[in-house]
Amino acid sequence: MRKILLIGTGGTIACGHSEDGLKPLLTPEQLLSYVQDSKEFCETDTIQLMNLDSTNIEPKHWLAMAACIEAHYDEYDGFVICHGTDTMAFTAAALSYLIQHSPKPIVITGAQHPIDLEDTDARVNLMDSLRFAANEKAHDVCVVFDGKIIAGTRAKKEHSKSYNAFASVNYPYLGMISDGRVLLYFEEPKEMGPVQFYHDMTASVGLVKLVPSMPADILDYVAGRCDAVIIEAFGVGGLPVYEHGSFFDVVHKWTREGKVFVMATQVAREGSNLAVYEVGKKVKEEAGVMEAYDMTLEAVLTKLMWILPQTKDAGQVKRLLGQCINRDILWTRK
Ligand SMILES: NC(=O)C[C@H](N)C(=O)O
Repeated sequence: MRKILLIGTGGTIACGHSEDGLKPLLTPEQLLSYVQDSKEFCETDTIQLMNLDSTNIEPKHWLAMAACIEAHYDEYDGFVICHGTDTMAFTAAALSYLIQHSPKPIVITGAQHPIDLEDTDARVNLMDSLRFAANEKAHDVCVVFDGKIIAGTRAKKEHSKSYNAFASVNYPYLGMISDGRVLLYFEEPKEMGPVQFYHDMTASVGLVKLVPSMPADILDYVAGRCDAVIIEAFGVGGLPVYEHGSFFDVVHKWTREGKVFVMATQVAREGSNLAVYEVGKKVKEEAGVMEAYDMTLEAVLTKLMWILPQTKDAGQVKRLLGQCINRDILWTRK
């Protein structure tokens, strides 16, 4: 019988009603009591790490989740983390960087409705996640939600209310779980591991989303407070040069001072390519701005949070940012 550790962190799946609105109250032991049939294929222990609405999740919580898995890694065949959906994609990406080459699966799930309601997706999602975590072919960090299996670096919350909340962005789904069967779309690698845990993450990464006519000096505030800034630009990427202020000049000033700037796009799919337009080419070649390419925003943000405690050297940051980890980037692959 496969042994699974169920880790409770909060989210709607664990919510009960309070005078102030829904808030996480249930323990992972209580969550487990709703999926008794899982006893047919796995033995599950539980641990409560926190009980938070995932709006409140920060890098210190990702480090606590990774540390918990590291402490219990040898005792279990797989891990399931119950988590709120709002920042689940950030957590899945962050854990993909903190726990690499894991031959054992780390499955993140949650729900749009609390588990104790009659009309809920919680019981199916939890049952599917336990089933996948107990599957011999499962490995690495992934999200299981609404029957879909998504690489941890590719998940994005695309619906705020519907059960099909998560999509896999710029990458195929890894598989599906249908009528209690795990169907994998990929051949699994023959050799995996050894697992590698990391123990540091910085919160010093900011994000600026461009809107037409935004004042360029907004960047000064963010760059002054953070080691790295992601700019979510329009289309395949570029920086405006307005009569009232040049984003290019502000970014160039900060990259010369050693700040890391990464260009991402606010377009939902297909990613950046600064080499195409005049507004982007110079930004890359002269101002030294790096690119997210096909990485999701959640991946590029948490990847920078993982890289910066290791190095602030621009060349090294660029090299690590372009390195494929848990399927996060295809563009730089040879
Ligand atoms: N569906 C959910 O889990 C939403 C909740 N606010 C959370 O992210 O914790």
